[in-house]
Amino acid sequence: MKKALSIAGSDCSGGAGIQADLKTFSAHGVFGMSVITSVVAENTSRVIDIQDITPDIIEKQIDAVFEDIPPDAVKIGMLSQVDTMLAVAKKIHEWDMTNIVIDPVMYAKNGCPLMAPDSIDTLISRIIPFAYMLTPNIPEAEKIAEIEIHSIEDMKRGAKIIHEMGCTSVLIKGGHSVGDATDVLFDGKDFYSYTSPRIQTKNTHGTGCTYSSAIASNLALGHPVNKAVENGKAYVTTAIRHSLAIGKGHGPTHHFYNLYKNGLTDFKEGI
Ligand SMILES: Nc1ncnc2c1ncn2[C@@H]1O[C@H](COP(=O)(O)OP(=O)(O)OP(=O)(O)O)[C@@H](O)[C@H]1O
Ligand SMILES: Cc1ncc(CO)c(N)n1
Repeated sequence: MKKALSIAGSDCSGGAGIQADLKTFSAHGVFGMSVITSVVAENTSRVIDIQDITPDIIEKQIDAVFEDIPPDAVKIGMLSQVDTMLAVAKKIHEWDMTNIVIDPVMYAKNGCPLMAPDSIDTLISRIIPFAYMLTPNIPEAEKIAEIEIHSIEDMKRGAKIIHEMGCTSVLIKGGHSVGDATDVLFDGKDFYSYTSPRIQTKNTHGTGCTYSSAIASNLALGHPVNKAVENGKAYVTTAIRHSLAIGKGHGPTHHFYNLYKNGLTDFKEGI
């Protein structure tokens, strides 16, 4: 069985963070593991408080996983502080991690900050260069690339700027745009775009976590980059189409075996 690790924050309400990642891994038939970086008291409406896990315990969780069950792919989500980033960067290097998908989480869907603003320089210098794929949404790409993004051409320009920071590929997600939900991938040579019709729903809590974990699952299963994104896009679109009207704010995406099985033909690879 293929194995995937999520290094991310915990969302006690179950829609984003580690919880979304593990549900996504399971739906792909991939064995999921987790290293928790922060415990977030949050729900579909708000973030109440954040307790960051100490760098020492983050490092020890990573050691515990890698000395015993080395993953085939790693998804990295919320890294809220400079010290958290430095601890994770050190372990990426020490364990020579590969197939790393990094979702540079900065805000929850409701606008609450999940990354300290003064850590962006560390994100750029110490984390982004390790990404096999970086998956910023439009506001995150604007902050990292220091440009405004209003069009597909702007997304391409942003992807090129971010690629120069050292990651192998960049996928700018179009969830925050208007019209069709179009994401742009740049692999250093070519651009690829992935489009789905925009689904009219407010229940989009955890879409980015779901997408990056679906891509990591597909990389763990051995798919090349553009196929991993194509499959990941199909998975997240289905999970949004069937998202759940639970909670008072942005409800969560929905993961279940049959959706994936019916939507894609290669599910058997995960078993
Ligand atoms: N309403 C929608 N209809 C269809 N696809 C959507 C919709 N909203 C987002 N998506 C898609 O979902 C994926 C995740 O993108 P998005 O920009 O929402 O991530 P995000 O902002 O990082 O999510 P979050 O921070 O809530 O986890 C992308 O493929 C995007 O195109
Ligand atoms: C823990 C966590 N990670 C990521 C997100 C982004 O959706 C969130 N809301 N919570």
